[in-house]
Amino acid sequence: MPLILQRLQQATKMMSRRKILLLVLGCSTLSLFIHQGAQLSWYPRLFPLSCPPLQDSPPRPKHMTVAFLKTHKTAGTTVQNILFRFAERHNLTVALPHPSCEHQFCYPRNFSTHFVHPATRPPHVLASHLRFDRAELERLMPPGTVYVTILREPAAMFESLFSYYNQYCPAFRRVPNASLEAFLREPEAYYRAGEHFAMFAHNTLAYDLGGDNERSPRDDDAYLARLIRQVEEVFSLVMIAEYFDESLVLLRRLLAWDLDDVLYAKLNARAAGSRLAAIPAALARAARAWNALDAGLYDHFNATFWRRVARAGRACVEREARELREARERLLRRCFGDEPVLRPAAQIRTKQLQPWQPSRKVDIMGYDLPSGGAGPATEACLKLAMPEVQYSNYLLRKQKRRGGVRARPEPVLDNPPPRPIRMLPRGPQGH
Ligand SMILES: Nc1ncnc2c1ncn2[C@@H]1O[C@H](COP(=O)(O)OS(=O)(=O)O)[C@@H](OP(=O)(O)O)[C@H]1O
Repeated sequence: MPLILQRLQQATKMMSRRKILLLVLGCSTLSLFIHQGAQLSWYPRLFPLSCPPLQDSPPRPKHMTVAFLKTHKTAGTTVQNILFRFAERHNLTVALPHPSCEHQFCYPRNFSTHFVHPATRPPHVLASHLRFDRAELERLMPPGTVYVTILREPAAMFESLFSYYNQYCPAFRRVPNASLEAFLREPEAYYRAGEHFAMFAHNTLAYDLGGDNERSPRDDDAYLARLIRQVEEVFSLVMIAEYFDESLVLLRRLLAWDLDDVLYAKLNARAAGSRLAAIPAALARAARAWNALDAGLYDHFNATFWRRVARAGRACVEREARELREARERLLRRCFGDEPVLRPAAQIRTKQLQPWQPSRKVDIMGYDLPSGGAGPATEACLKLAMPEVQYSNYLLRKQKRRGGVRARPEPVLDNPPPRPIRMLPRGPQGH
């Protein structure tokens, strides 16, 4: 017998049976702990070991019919641009407004299929401003269309509305020194329900969603609950502007799109000098109180949004949002130079990239192509930063050509709507 085995035999004899039993028990407990470790609840829940892959396997086909309700001042132009580019890449038809509605579906009137240019029907994608009307949209969009929309925190949204529409909305124009604080101190002194563009000054989200923006949840909270139910019945996803990248992750998962399909450049942002750096707490409270219906909608759908993120796996969503941000930064550098910056319209030489300016007091920023920008990526880069008005006009021309509509005269609407805001003439010193 080898020496080592003889020594072992001697050692075993020296140990009591009780000690051997304890040793065996200890080893089994350690082994059980090691093997079960991966399923112990704290670790996997915080850091899931595997997220669903970016590509589904087996892959679901990309969903091709989408109606996006573009609410006002909620990052909707950026989402619209994502959808327009997706539609072009996949040769899809985009519903576009009749020319007398300009680039909006005759907002603020209730949406009607009559507002849709015939050369853009039947559509796969719809993403221009409109006031929601379920029956009319269902008449236009094919069955199986996925409806999505986006909301923004009401105080930030109201500050943006107040600044952007200051010259156009009479309720805002009446306020001395264009002071948001003065308006919110006594909104009833300036606001007249029912007058032109009043919806930009009171519960704009509720109005855009087809609701009655004059209702107050304080007097009638059943109305808010009803409106929420109606929105939930139709919209498969309500995105949240404050969590834009996480929203896009949920969108791309819902539609089985690739991460590349939701890359974007931020559009329609005001310059730092045209906005409040921070909204003081008292002002934010007043904005939420005045827009209580919007605040109720936002609070509800913000909570729903996070429940949805939790269902998808928060760490997975965050990881994908990080990947999206990194890919987006690479794309912006490739398109707009090593240090891509948002610049005021006056500094943008490429005409197709100059954003519309609402007034001389508000600067809307955009990107420009580097000088002499040419090459295969230029067309894609141009579209990435193309503002809403130029992109809508471009798509309408393209789709009319495709449908052979060019030679036919434009049909005329029976009851043309008031001219939408973005087509009002600019001041002589406008950009
Ligand atoms: N990606 C992303 N994330 C967060 N916020 C974003 C994003 N893209 C645009 N924005 C901000 O959205 C505001 C413009 O909204 P819209 O494009 O919906 O405006 S409009 O109604 O079409 O005129 C505008 O807000 P303000 O700058 O406060 O006016 C933009 O800065």
